[in-house]
Amino acid sequence: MLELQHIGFETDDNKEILHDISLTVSERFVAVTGPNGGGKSTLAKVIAGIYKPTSGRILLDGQDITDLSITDRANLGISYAFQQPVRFKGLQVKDLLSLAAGKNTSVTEACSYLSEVGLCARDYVDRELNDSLSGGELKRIEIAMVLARGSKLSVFDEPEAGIDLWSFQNLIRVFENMYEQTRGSILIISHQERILNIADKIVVVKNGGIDKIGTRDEILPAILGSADAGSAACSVLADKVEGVRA
Ligand SMILES: Nc1ncnc2c1ncn2[C@@H]1O[C@H](COP(=O)(O)OP(=O)(O)OP(=O)(O)O)[C@@H](O)[C@H]1O
Repeated sequence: MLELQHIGFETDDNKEILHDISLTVSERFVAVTGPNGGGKSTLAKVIAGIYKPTSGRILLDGQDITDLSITDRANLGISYAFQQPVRFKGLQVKDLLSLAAGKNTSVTEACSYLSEVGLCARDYVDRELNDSLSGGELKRIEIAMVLARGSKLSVFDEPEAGIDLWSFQNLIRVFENMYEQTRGSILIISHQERILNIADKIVVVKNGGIDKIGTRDEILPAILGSADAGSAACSVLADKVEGVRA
């Protein structure tokens, strides 16, 4: 279980981004949503160890990991997929999957991870992770990387970006399979109603703090019925779906 206790984060020039965030992540799927600029990505980076909180403590299964680096946290079982996927020049997709898995992944295994995220595997295993890959392809490769890692806690920042509407249901299936294989919690930052719909717990982050937290049944009706930017984003996506169907 991950536990955040009164987490605050300020930038080097003392701009407060997060304040007094306390929450636990022990469920299957925890969704973090809320308006743009509310602090969701910053929170994910604090959990992954990319940013060090300026106040509060982070515990993983009771162990204080507040001062641990991103590598140490990864070794303890925290995986993080960036909102903007990272390109690693010179590295091939199968190398990245081997690195993530911590062992030499066979081409068959690499292909199965890539197929899970809807990529025609044989076309991608030998591709270099450079600018020739589209943002959507990179995003899927990154999800495959987290799959290969199989962690205690997997954190995804807006995984729906770059995933077309046709494959959206597959993405949700990927998360469900991931849970079946790892039994580790999956924390997903998303504006997408269909992702919020599979969440056991929903956290609404707004103005750097927790605005609402509770079960899906407690929170979803409130955010879908409200006029804040988080639900506005859901509506925008709903309109796009309607546009495609029309
Ligand atoms: N390193 C930084 N220096 C200064 N400001 C920052 C830094 N990182 C984030 N911010 C600011 O903190 C606020 C929260 O940013 P964050 O990316 O966490 O929001 P978000 O909820 O993930 O937004 P979105 O939904 O648009 O991705 C924003 O106003 C952002 O500009």
